[in-house]
Amino acid sequence: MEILIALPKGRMADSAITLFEKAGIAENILKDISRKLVVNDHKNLMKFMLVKPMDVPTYVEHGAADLGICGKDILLEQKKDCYEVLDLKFGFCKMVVAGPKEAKDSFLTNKRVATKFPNIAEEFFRQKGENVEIIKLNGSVELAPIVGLSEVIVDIVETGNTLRENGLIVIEEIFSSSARLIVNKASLKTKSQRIKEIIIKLKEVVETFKEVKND
Ligand SMILES: Nc1ncnc2c1ncn2[C@@H]1O[C@H](COP(=O)(O)OP(=O)(O)OP(=O)(O)O)[C@@H](O)[C@H]1O
Ligand SMILES: O=P(O)(O)OC[C@H]1O[C@H](OP(=O)(O)OP(=O)(O)O)[C@H](O)[C@@H]1O
Repeated sequence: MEILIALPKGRMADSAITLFEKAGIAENILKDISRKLVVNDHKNLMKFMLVKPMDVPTYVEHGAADLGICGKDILLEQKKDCYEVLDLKFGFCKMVVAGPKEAKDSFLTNKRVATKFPNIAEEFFRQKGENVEIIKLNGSVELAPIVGLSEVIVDIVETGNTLRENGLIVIEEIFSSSARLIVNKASLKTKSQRIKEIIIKLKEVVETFKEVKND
């Protein structure tokens, strides 16, 4: 029975592919995936597809993929109906509120918040009882406070370089994120044995090589 796996394009791709190869449950994905969006590993009865990170939970929820890898940030933003089964210990970053240093001690009620993560931002400020206007962007979020589109942002920080280079600071941390393995709910029943084997093998690699490189 073939297992379909949705891997994230972009910065997590190499670590995700390396993880499967190290686990010995897939071969030559890296070689082939640079050319194609779908790679068949006939020997191991697996099919890998490369999709935008934000689309991974959609493929898994609908069963177009049995398994997927994406950041915890995306899972918290989308709250799709699938199981999160393993912390893969790469893709570490933090979700933060950031802005110019003047924004640090000011009350954010009635302020504007630019973000790629509107649901996370909305919930965070609602729980704090601060009424803000969320402005959804698709990238380069650090630009928003610089040009007056918003007072603050909710975005991902890893090294802090992007914030620093744009004169912004972290105002508050919301949560820490890393890559997660997710599973389609029906697949876990219908392909139970193979999926459990894959989870166990990946877990072994994660525990042995806590530092799967992420660049
Ligand atoms: N600077 C970062 N450092 C580490 N991990 C990051 C960083 N930015 C994002 N991530 C993690 O990697 C995941 C995928 O990020 P990536 O930038 O490849 O995709 P994306 O944000 O959808 O990019 P794009 O829209 O440019 O394709 C994020 O969901 C997050 O978990
Ligand atoms: O703390 P750092 O190491 O500087 O990383 C943080 C930056 O990385 C991500 O952006 P990405 O590169 O995905 O580009 P984007 O603006 O298109 O989202 C994130 O949105 C920050 O802008």
